[in-house]
Amino acid sequence: MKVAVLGAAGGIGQALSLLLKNDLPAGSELSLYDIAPVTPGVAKDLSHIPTDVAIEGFAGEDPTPALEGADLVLISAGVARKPGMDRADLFNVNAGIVKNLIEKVAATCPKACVGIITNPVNTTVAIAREVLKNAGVYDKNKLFGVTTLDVIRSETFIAEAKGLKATDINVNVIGGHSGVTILPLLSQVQGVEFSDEEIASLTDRIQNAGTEVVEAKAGGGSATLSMGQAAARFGLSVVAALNGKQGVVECAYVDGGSEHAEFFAQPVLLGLNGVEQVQSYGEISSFEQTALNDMLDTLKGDIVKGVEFVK
Ligand SMILES: NC(=O)c1ccc[n+]([C@@H]2O[C@H](COP(=O)([O-])OP(=O)(O)OC[C@H]3O[C@@H](n4cnc5c(N)ncnc54)[C@H](O)[C@@H]3O)[C@@H](O)[C@H]2O)c1
Ligand SMILES: O=C(O)C[C@H](O)C(=O)O
Repeated sequence: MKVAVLGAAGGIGQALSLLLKNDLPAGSELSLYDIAPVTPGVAKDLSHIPTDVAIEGFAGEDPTPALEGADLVLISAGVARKPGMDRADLFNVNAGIVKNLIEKVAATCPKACVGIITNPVNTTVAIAREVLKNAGVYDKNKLFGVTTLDVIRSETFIAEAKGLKATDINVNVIGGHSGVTILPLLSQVQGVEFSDEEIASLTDRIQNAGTEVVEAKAGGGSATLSMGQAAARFGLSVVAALNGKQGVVECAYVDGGSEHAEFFAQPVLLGLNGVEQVQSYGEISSFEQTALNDMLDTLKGDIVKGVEFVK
């Protein structure tokens, strides 16, 4: 199994690569790519960790050598937010970066699963789909927007609020990955009762948790370490399922035939070929139904922006 990380010299890329070097199954290959010249050095550094995961690093304009034979490509290449910016403000730079990288994916490893981390995820995933379609290699079961950070944040904040172990919390987060499009289904969390005030404030905190980090880093970037963890969880789940593990479910932003939008984050069962089954997100409360209805114009607008960019 070969995993390629594009943007591997960045804040997320380095954290993610460290976790993958440690936790990928023995015999895996890890391939790092970034335009930054330091990237072979990042790989050299990680190569001294004694795990049975082979690692190589590539820098420069062309990701092709890193992509050859890849089964999973995780993309965090691009710019991150500073205080006062919205994720949509990253579109002008990141749309072109994702488009160019996905063109290389389409040419080099068209059968790979692709997880997009680069913001604005609601839009960059739509860009990726259009590029893959234009190249004639689009498989909707293999393209994912990585929304796992919203899930791990929800687990953490619920556990904090209720004095529980975060590892005991399971929660679905549906919709997309920005502001109101992030909808944690708190009403479904087992063994926990929330007041209306708790639901409103926890939902708001989860939706704005990215901004919490951006402001705390005071111009030094956005979430990198928690995102590295989230992307590693997602990537390792995909790898486990590609290797035949049964019953692996993660929430992800997929082209899964949702009644709500062309792309929608919801639980998906992963399998030998990527998405095995898009699962229902189940019963939701009236608070969640209202939030869902209210997000859809934003989410659909974000998707159209990606489609229009590639046209
Ligand atoms: N999906 C999520 O939940 C989530 C969470 C956090 C951050 N993000 C997004 O992830 C992206 C990366 O964040 P970061 O903190 O790692 O940023 P960063 O600036 O630390 O790293 C980005 C890396 O991308 C590289 N890069 C830029 N253009 C490239 C190209 N054309 N080809 C290859 N590499 C290129 C840079 O050299 C840099 O090393 C941002 O867009 C950020 O908004 C998404
Ligand atoms: O908020 C950001 O800009 C980065 C990321 O999407 C996050 O949720 O932390």
